Amino acid sequence: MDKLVIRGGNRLEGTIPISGAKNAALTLIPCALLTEEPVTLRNLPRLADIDGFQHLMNQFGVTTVIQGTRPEDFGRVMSLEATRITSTVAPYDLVRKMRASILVLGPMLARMGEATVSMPGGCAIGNRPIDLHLKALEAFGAEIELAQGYVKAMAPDGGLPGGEFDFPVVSVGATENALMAAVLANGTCRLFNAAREPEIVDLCNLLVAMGAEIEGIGTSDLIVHGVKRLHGATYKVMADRIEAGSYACAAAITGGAIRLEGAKGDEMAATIHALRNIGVNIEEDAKGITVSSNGATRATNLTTAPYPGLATDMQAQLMALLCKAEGTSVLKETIFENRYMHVPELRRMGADIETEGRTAIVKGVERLTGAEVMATDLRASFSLVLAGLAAEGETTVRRLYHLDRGYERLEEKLQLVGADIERVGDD
Ligand SMILES: CC(=O)N[C@H]1[C@@H](OP(=O)(O)OP(=O)(O)OC[C@H]2O[C@@H](n3ccc(=O)[nH]c3=O)[C@H](O)[C@@H]2O)O[C@H](CO)[C@@H](O)[C@@H]1O
Ligand SMILES: C=C(OP(=O)(O)O)C(=O)O
Repeated sequence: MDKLVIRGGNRLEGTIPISGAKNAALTLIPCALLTEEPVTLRNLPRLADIDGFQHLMNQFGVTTVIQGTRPEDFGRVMSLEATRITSTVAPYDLVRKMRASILVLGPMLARMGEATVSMPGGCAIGNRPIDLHLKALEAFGAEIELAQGYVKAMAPDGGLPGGEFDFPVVSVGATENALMAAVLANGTCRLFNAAREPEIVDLCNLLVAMGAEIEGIGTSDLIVHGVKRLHGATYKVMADRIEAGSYACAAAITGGAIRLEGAKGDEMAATIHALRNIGVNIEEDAKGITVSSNGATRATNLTTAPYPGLATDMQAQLMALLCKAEGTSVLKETIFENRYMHVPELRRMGADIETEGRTAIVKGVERLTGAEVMATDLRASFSLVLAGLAAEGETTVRRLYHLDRGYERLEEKLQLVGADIERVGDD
């Protein structure tokens, strides 16, 4: 298996193009199940998760065509056509590799009146139950059965009648599933305390472009008036705010200056606020953001929260940055119960971090040193890359399949700004 070898210490400078958002793409792709007409998505990132989702869609009989962008270009165009759905079952083998497969449940139920999806298991960052996905669908009139590790959802003849659901906990995925089920309901569906992440807005915008009727887009109360049918659409996937935030940390931890082309400052306001508190300079304009630092970073306290709060998907990267900041920082992870898997690895590189439950106390150290490390999830892996970029000596990061799920051409992008990083085959 491949590994990344990083020789730390280079000041990163230049421009990084920001890719389409993984977490938006993973909810836009299943929208193709909602119509017989083609849905064309532009600016799709080249990621293992997107390939996995394409495979899953093919399994349902959806034809997918990747249109000709050159391999050297970032972003792809994929047309998906679900003229005839030949299977309503998402098997364990595909779902286990990609949790987001659960997002086919809502649209498949809406279009076909039934859907059977393997229950996704827990993962490194926590249990990640799907009870709220199922309760929301039940509230709209679906019948749910659980058997042999699969969830089977069925709509009454003629479709979902509609209803209301008040989320007891904000859930991005459950909001997405509920929205995709609601758009073809016979009546009106109301969602209260829904997630408001920019990726949800992206989903709503595509659904509206396909003919859906949704009120309250961008707020936590959404009203969906079901329509008889949806039509095809062409849509550009939003920029990846987590990828942009991750590279912003790379500029900061190396005392560098990076232009993040295509990043949208307003969608990552909490990350920008945190970076400014740490002493990082950020300039925002209509086409991107520019991040620079003289290397003099200071401690800050951070708490993750649903949007517009600080994204849990930025916690590990900001923690890596704080490892070298002056003073003591306190981090609180409120979204996932087990999202500090990077801590022991960062410690092996010289970081001074203590954790107690959901709290981490990070005391800034003068220097980090290169080491052989590996992480068990996507953002944790990126935090190790960050530490490697700032460390003295060589760092080797293993288990690259995590990074390949979520960072398009990671090492190429870092090389563009002067990082000494290469992917090599394992010996
Ligand atoms: C593909 C995708 O978009 N993934 C993102 C999505 O994951 P995902 O959609 O899985 O995360 P959720 O927003 O659903 O999870 C938030 C919290 O709700 C809990 N919960 C969720 C569903 C449920 O049915 N029951 C329940 O209790 C979870 O365990 C967690 O504690 O949002 C997370 C939170 O911003 C991000 O970290 C992930 O990157
Ligand atoms: C946790 C993440 O993704 P997923 O929900 O796909 O595991 C992430 O993007 O950081």
